[in-house]
Amino acid sequence: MAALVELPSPIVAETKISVRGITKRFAHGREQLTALQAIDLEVRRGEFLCVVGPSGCGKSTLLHIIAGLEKPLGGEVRIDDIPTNGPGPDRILIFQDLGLFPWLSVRENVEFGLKMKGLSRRERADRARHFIRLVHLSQFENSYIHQLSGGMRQRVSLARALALAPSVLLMDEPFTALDAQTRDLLHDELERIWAETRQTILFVTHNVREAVRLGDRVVVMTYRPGRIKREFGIELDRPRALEDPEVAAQAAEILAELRGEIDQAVRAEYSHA
Ligand SMILES: Nc1ncnc2c1ncn2[C@@H]1O[C@H](COP(=O)(O)OP(=O)(O)OP(=O)(O)O)[C@@H](O)[C@H]1O
Repeated sequence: MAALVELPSPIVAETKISVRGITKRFAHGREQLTALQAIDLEVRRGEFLCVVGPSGCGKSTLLHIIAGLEKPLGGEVRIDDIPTNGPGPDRILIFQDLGLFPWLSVRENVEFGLKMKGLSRRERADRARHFIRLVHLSQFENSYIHQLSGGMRQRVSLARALALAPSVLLMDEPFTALDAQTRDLLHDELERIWAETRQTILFVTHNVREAVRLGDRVVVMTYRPGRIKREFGIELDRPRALEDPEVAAQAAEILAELRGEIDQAVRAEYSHA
């Protein structure tokens, strides 16, 4: 494993997220759709927590609420016991469609948020270089986004988020669109960076094996309204691989719990077709 370069400034990690009684409704025609119902969830300091659930159960909505991008109807989110009120630099959301700027180079994309934060030109350059190295893209720092593969873009997105030194990373199916080798590589890199920074990670995925590969704990959500159905502590030694028999066995147990919820989601889709 490559030796880590020294961080330019320590990341303030080991942050606790407390979600209490979160309920969220959306207008759906003339009706109200309850997306989340009384969600209680604690993400421990420096924990890697994965959330799985059927499509439409409110996983993204939950991340958006924690990120401060959506307001809940009821309940609250606390970061280190302090109630949140909107977005903050302590929490960064990384999602599948990345939001990278195609007209900027890799380095400029990573520097962008740092400029917004008011860092000097020199500090921005040092910090961007550091995080671009961390995701192994130094040779591409002057390339434009369209010149990169999907996996490389995902790494730029990761470097951009990490450069802002959030204590909480909220990841919404970040690796879903990638080929298997690139995804495996990013699992390894994310785990390595997490071990180093001790950032608290909340990771949403459809892929139960991916959840077991990465998580300290996996939480299963119910189909609409989204509630926490069950949680599984993952005690397997790290690093793990998706193809490990122990990972497969644990994933099968979780999938059995999830199956009924997926069936409900599929039935609901067909009944509205
Ligand atoms: N802005 C919105 N306006 C209206 N309804 C919404 C809005 N955002 C989400 N919803 C609804 O809330 C429910 C939960 O959506 P959400 O995207 O959080 O689910 P999800 O579990 O992340 O789904 P997927 O796994 O398919 O991405 C869905 O029924 C969705 O249609």
